[in-house]
Amino acid sequence: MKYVIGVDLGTSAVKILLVNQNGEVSREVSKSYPLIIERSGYSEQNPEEWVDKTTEGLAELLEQFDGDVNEIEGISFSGQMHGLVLLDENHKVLRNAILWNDTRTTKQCEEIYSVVGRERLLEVTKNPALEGFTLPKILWVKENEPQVFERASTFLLPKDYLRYRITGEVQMEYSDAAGTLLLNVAERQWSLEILKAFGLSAEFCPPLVESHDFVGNISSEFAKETGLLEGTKVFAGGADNACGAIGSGILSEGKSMCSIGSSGVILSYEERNDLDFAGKVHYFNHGEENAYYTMGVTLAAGYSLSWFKDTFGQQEEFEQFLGGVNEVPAGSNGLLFTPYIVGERTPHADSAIRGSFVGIDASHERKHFARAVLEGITFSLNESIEIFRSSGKTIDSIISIGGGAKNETWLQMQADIFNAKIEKLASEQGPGMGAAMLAAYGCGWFPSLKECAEAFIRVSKTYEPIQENVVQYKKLFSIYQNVYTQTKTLNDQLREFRK
Ligand SMILES: Nc1ncnc2c1ncn2[C@@H]1O[C@H](COP(=O)(O)OP(=O)(O)O)[C@@H](O)[C@H]1O
Ligand SMILES: O=C(CO)[C@@H](O)[C@H](O)COP(=O)(O)O
Repeated sequence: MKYVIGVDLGTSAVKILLVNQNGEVSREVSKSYPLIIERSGYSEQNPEEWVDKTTEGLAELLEQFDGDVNEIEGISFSGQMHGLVLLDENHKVLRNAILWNDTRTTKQCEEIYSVVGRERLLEVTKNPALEGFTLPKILWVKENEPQVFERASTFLLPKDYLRYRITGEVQMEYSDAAGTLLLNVAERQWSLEILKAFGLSAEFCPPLVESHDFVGNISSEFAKETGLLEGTKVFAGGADNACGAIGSGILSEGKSMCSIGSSGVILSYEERNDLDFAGKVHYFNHGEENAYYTMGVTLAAGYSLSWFKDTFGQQEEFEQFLGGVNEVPAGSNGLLFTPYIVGERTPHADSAIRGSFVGIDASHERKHFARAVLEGITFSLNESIEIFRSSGKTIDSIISIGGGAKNETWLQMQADIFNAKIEKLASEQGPGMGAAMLAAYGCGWFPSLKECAEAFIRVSKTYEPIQENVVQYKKLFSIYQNVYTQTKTLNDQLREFRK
């Protein structure tokens, strides 16, 4: 039997899948790492931790593997998007990575609009200036840490840095480069116009490769540390949402995905690169050559739930913590939650808004709060679904992936709130599976990613909307939508008290 490895460098953990030629996950290892939050709005990680945890995880995976290591043909990567890893001329990391959910860069986003203009930025990059994207982070370091920036010679995104440490080759692939605000998304090349506008040279950007490209071999040192064979083929990989889409078979028009990881994403495949969504949704290059996708993003989806659990039930596993939520009726007995704990992206690009519980009643127990958190996250994702539906898309069936897809009650809730059929796959690890598929396709196991998807992806369960709940949630959703406007001014006033 032949195998490939898919590594998903997520925000909460690195998840490693060993996948066989039938698309079955033979072994799975996960190693978590923390966020470094020095102050409100900041979110960083140490890139060395990604390398250490991936090395440890691969070594553990190889230890459990009872086959012949020669049969592991290739490895590829999926990674949290947008995070800035600044490197000096010797490719040494200059500071902690500033992550996608770090919102310190509102001023730099305003600067981008004033220098390039919103319309032109949308024409070139297809996306608005959002705090989470990479260019604002580069400008923040330039302005606030000039002594660090002076030494910067290039930059990478999280999984591209990890891959560099495994192969010694510096590259970035299109699906992740699309989230930097430096790529001309339709022309698939670095935008010299935008680089020049901010005093950045073309050499600052790494060479671009395709997601399925063979980009190098595993170094002897990495082979020694993990048990993999030196020379195992390495394929570039993709942004976690592009890989999630590949791993869910979102490879043709009309298919949609819901991913609940630390962030939450509603994603739709696009063949064309010339549509105009006026910046309401993100519009990026797919991991499939010459394809695209659009998506709406909830900044703190799974992260709202893990924050709630860590704060009010740290010792418990998710299964235990969420044990009572199915006893609580739809609507959590009048308790509403907005998941804006680190700000929001879609539909409110607002780094200052914060979350709320509205309607707390003396009868509410922890299980009501827990269900309200799940409902609030799902309402936020429904705002993205509404944008897609109002642009003319039909969304009646959605593949659900990510850590959030582990919970049955949450999957049924997605069906009820989205009023669509929800499909759960044999593995909820969509991005890791997508990375494995890129390696399988890169190794030549299949003539196309679509054929690989047909062989690898299996729906394990479907959830149909329950009409009684659909009606309840429709009413609650319009109340939920009001909470943003009703709490905006209050949150602005509270800003000075945040640490
Ligand atoms: N058993 C579970 N039930 C419900 N949600 C879960 C469960 N396990 C993890 N999660 C959620 O999934 C999130 C992590 O998902 P994952 O896809 O691994 O994220 P990332 O790629 O950002 O690291 C957690 O923040 C948590 O909210
Ligand atoms: O910022 C985005 C997409 O624009 C996030 O979706 C990140 O890519 C992080 O993903 P997860 O860790 O939640 O998978």
